[in-house]
Amino acid sequence: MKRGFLNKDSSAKCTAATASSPAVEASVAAPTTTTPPAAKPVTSPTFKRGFLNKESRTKHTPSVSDTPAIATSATTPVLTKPVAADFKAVGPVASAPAKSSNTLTAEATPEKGSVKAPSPQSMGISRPEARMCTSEEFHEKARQGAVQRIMTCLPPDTLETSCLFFTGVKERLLACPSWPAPVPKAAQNCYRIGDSLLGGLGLFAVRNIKLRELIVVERPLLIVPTALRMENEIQHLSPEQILHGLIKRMPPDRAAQFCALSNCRRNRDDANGDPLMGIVDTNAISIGNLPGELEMTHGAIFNVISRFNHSCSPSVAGSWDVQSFSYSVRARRDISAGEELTYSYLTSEQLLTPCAERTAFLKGYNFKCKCPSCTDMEPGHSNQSDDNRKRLGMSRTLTVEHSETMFRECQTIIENPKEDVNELERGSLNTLGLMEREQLVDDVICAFHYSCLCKVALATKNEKKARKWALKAADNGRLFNGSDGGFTRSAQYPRQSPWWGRRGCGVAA
Ligand SMILES: C[S@@+](CC[C@H](N)C(=O)[O-])C[C@H]1O[C@@H](n2cnc3c(N)ncnc32)[C@H](O)[C@@H]1O
Repeated sequence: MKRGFLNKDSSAKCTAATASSPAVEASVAAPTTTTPPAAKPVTSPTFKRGFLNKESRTKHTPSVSDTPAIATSATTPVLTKPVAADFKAVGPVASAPAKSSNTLTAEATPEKGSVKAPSPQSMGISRPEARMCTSEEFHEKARQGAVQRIMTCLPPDTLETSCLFFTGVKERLLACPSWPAPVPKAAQNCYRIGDSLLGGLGLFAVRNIKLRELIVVERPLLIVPTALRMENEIQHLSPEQILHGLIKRMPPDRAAQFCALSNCRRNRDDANGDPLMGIVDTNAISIGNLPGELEMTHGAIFNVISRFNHSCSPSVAGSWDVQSFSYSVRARRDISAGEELTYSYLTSEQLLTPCAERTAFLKGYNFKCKCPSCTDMEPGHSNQSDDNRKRLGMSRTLTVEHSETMFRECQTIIENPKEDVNELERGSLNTLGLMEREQLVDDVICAFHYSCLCKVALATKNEKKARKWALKAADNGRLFNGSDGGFTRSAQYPRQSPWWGRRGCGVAA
């Protein structure tokens, strides 16, 4: 690694990883007799599989209630009706639940009087690679009768979330000590749902919201594995039929909330497709791997959280906590009363690509982004935002690929009296300044530069500054890593796929 990496453009290309999900197949018998929610028939046009862009082999007429009221509070609605017992597929369950690795880590609060420069590991830069089971592994296990799909509603006492799981996920969740933990409490009265100038409904701040404030915490209406979309038919059931089975199992009020969500394919000329699948494609957020027999990304759909509109300079960020089985959305920056709260449907890497690329990534959602960064690219505007993002993208790629070397080099500069630490400081401040101009908070870039600045401050014996940067680094870590102590972190890359912030697969263009 050459010196000067902090200021100079690198030739490294910012490429979004393309982690395609494995194709899978599992045994699922027909859904049991469950009563569908109060429904109005909707004629389904010929289904075109958005995900794989293939014609579905099965056509069917779903029942979707299309005008239920949306709850505008973050609290979970009371269930009105118990859901039928779990439906299990035939065949043996593979193995006994493994010992849970789901231990909660306490949030790191810097002790009074002690300032310690964060290490790259503690800041989440060199995270362990998440592994996805390959299609071969899946099929091998399926051949051995060791993989099944189950439909279930969890947590058992509240049945809030309708889930489609492969073998072992439910068993492992139930085996986790004290699972599920109570859902954390969000701040009171900080948002409302209303008409958005961006499109449809959106969330708006009803008062000033501070950086990192917890805005919404919610258990999902539905969780499905990425693999739901991968096989055309599983024991004569298409993914669409499985999905319909899952919705039928929901308590009617939750099913109504699900069906009221936006479907980005609804008004398209080629609006052929299963409406429920359209809702999944439009609203699912990746929650990374769940602790099952197979490494498998899952997506979750929420009553409130799925209402966030997208911005390329998002004001909120979310994290999944498997222990409380809930998703938390926090402010990425200070937000003013009245502002629309926006989330990014793109990965961190994708956010750092030029406007044209971001537009292509978002094509499947069927809208044109009107955020300041995208508007900057319109005729009559400068292209400054594209330039800024390009530089930030390179900085991120470099940090991801060479974090160890870069940290070592920083250390060498700091420890060598002949080296100019001011130059190091300037470089970091420049990069952070670029990010501020783009109204972005990139977890990797922030982690590295906050740490660098903290180390410089320590080396120059400026404890006040060191504390400031250490606190910023801690905030950054908590904002992006949540508090699940492992599952989401170890599943860093699938957390960003396959739907909002997805890679490799997604809705049809
Ligand atoms: C997950 S939903 C967000 C909530 C949605 N607006 C609603 O009414 O429920 C995604 C859909 O919202 C709309 N949307 C989201 N972000 C947008 C943006 N920046 N500009 C225009 N439309 C947007 C698009 O129709 C997109 O398919």
